[in-house]
Amino acid sequence: MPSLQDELLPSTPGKFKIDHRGPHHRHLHRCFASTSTMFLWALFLIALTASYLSFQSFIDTGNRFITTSWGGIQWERQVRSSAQIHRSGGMSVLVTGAAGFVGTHVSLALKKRGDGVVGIDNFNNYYDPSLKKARRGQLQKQGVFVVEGDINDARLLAKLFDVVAFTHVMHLAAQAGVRYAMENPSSYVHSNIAGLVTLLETCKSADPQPAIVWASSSSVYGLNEKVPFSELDQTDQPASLYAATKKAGEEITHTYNHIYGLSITGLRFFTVYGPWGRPDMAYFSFTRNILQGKPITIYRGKNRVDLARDFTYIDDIVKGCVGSLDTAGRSTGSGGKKRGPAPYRIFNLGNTSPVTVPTLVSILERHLKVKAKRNIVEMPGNGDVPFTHANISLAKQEFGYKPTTDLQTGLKKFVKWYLSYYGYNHGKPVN
Ligand SMILES: O=C(O)[C@H]1O[C@H](OP(=O)(O)OP(=O)(O)OC[C@H]2O[C@@H](n3ccc(=O)[nH]c3=O)[C@H](O)[C@@H]2O)[C@H](O)[C@@H](O)[C@H]1O
Repeated sequence: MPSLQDELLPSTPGKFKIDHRGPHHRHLHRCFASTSTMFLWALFLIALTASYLSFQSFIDTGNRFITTSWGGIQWERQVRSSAQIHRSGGMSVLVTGAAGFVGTHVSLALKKRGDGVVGIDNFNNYYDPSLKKARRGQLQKQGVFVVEGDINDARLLAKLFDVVAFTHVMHLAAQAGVRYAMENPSSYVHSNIAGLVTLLETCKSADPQPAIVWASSSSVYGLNEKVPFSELDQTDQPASLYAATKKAGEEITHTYNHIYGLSITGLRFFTVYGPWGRPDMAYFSFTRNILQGKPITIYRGKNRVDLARDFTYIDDIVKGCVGSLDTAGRSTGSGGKKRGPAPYRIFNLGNTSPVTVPTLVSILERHLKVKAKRNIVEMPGNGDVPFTHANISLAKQEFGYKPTTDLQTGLKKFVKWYLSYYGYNHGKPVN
């Protein structure tokens, strides 16, 4: 019968052989042979393992802290330097969604004329984040720092206002896309409702309060049939959750204007397109598919009527954004208290000449020198509206807004950018 000692000790032949090799080995054997010593060794090993594991977890926690995307002296220095104003009477603007399509263009325009600009963007993967990172690269080159963070992060927003007394906020961060709202409804509530409220809460408490210009959407006109769409028209028939969240944004910002004296300007953008655009939009995905020789799906309205959009070129939209910032008027509150009435404005930013989707495709074919494979289907009930058409007289009156780029010219510039950015890797042009 094996003794307890035998059971505890490994009975490898090798071990026992050691015993016969000399006094040192005999000593080792005696040492291991003692049960209490074994127990001590076991305790020692357990303690060693435990301290190793807790050290690892300390390092991990430390890393999480160290690699967090905001905070620290260096970070604050970058924020301050990016917010620096380089012209007399200039503004310091916090641009949300700065790595987005419109955000990038507006940030560059502001920086170019000497305003201070700090960006914030969460770099989500609604579409290829590498395009957003490339846009950030463009911004960095011009000295615009983009903080990686979400507008739902109240601590981050408060910190930014701690570091810089922003005079203006250009709020462009949003969950965009009309049809995607059926796939991922909560992302619209997260960004366009909850994120907006978090931002407004920060702005209302800031001292001084900034003036806010933000992106609403032409989609708020929904099923409106009166053309062209005027800001005075009813907007209570949204056709998509996207439109409903943008409409909600208009009501929410009104509340903050009313209670806290925040200066608010909402811009209803009409299907913005151009270089560095959004890959989820029709003109962009059509270009990619045409070059790859893949079919494109063209939606058609009831009774075979073509869908139409008041496509608006990015440079015109930028002029509208900058004009809105320049004429925004001050917020009147401080420390969360209203001191008097502040401006509340809403403007259409469109092109005033709707073009049908099949015409858009024909223009792309001409610029790409490739024939599209058209697959025409009836518009599914997915939130789309049959047409949009902006009346822009209010924006014209207020800050001289006047779009100057037609779809033909704008798409030429887009295609030139597309080919220079992606090359022909996305497909081989025929011809
Ligand atoms: O003005 C806005 O506020 C919105 O503009 C944009 O929405 P839309 O006007 O719907 O643009 P976009 O998707 O390019 O579809 C254009 C046309 O192509 C048709 N379309 C689309 C896709 C397709 O596969 N086939 C097709 O025919 C489609 O039926 C439509 O008729 C922004 O995406 C949105 O975020 C918001 O800013």
